[in-house]
Amino acid sequence: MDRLTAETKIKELAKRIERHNRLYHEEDRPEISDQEYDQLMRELRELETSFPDLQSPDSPSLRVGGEPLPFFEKVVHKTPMLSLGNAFNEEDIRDFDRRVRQAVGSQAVRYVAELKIDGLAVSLHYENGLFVRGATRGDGTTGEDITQNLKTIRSIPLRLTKPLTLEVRGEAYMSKGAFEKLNKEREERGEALFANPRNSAAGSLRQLDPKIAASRQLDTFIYGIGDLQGETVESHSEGLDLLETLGFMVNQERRVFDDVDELLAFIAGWTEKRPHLPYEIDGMVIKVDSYAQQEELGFTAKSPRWAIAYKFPAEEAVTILEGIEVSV
Ligand SMILES: CC(C)(CNC(=O)c1ccc(Oc2ccccc2)cc1)c1ccc2c(N)nc(N)nc2n1
Repeated sequence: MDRLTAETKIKELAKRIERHNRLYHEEDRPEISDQEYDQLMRELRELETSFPDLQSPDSPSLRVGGEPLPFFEKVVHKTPMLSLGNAFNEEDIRDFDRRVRQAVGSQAVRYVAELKIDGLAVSLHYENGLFVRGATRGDGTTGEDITQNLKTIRSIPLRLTKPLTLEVRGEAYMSKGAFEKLNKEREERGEALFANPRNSAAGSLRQLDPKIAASRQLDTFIYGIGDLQGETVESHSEGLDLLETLGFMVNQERRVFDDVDELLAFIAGWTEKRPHLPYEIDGMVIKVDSYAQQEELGFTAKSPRWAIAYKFPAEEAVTILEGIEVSV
């Protein structure tokens, strides 16, 4: 096959595969069987192997994972991935609010409250709208390059809706359902079980063979912008809306509050609703919304003064022993 025909065929196959992906994953109405889908993917990968320079950086073939890596390269994050101070009760949150209001003077303060997903923190780097590198948090400054594994996560866009250069951070996680299914399969194969969805997400992304990550149902929620070129946003909530329009998964349960009592009521609500979520959360994150006020508040050695994590009390592991409920 000559190069021009290959190029046309690759483009046509990629378009068909992406359409079937959308039908299967987003509209839940597949038109072809898994075998027919696999055949399309095989044809695309064969052509890309024969003409490697014709593989586009957002080719759907990247979702199935390539060859295993000998080791992970180190990546220095463009901006550090900071940690969060902790709050354990209402008083801690009121103290945080008092510290914020003291620093910003008489200005009104708006907070954004977000769920704190119990997964693996990752940083994603995009150049001119293309996903070029992804890394674990590591020590906050240097992480491990797990780009090949992250490319297998469908909710991570390989190409943004705008050709922007930016670095974002978020959480890679495994839903409770995917976790139960994975452990059931492992049990049937006599393999060791994962302790919780967080460990299975972390374990999946730390595999040198990307086909393993591709076989695990991983997902992401993006929660922050580390570096952004070519656009300006004035607040964190505006930044999250921009991330959504760019194609990222941003958690829908985020809310803005101008009053700390309503914020506290929202948090109390999630303490009850948490077991009914399809994924695990270990707390809530509260952030000052205005970037100007974030600037005024600044950072301690390792975390921002304008954000805090409220940690839910450890869920009582309740075991039913012969019908008697005991809390451990
Ligand atoms: C707020 C931040 C710490 C991210 N932000 C940063 O890491 C960060 C990093 C450099 C920044 O600016 C600097 C730039 C250069 C040098 C130093 C700081 C600003 C924010 C954070 C951490 C964990 C989160 C989590 N698990 N869930 C949610 N929902 N949100 C979270 N948010």
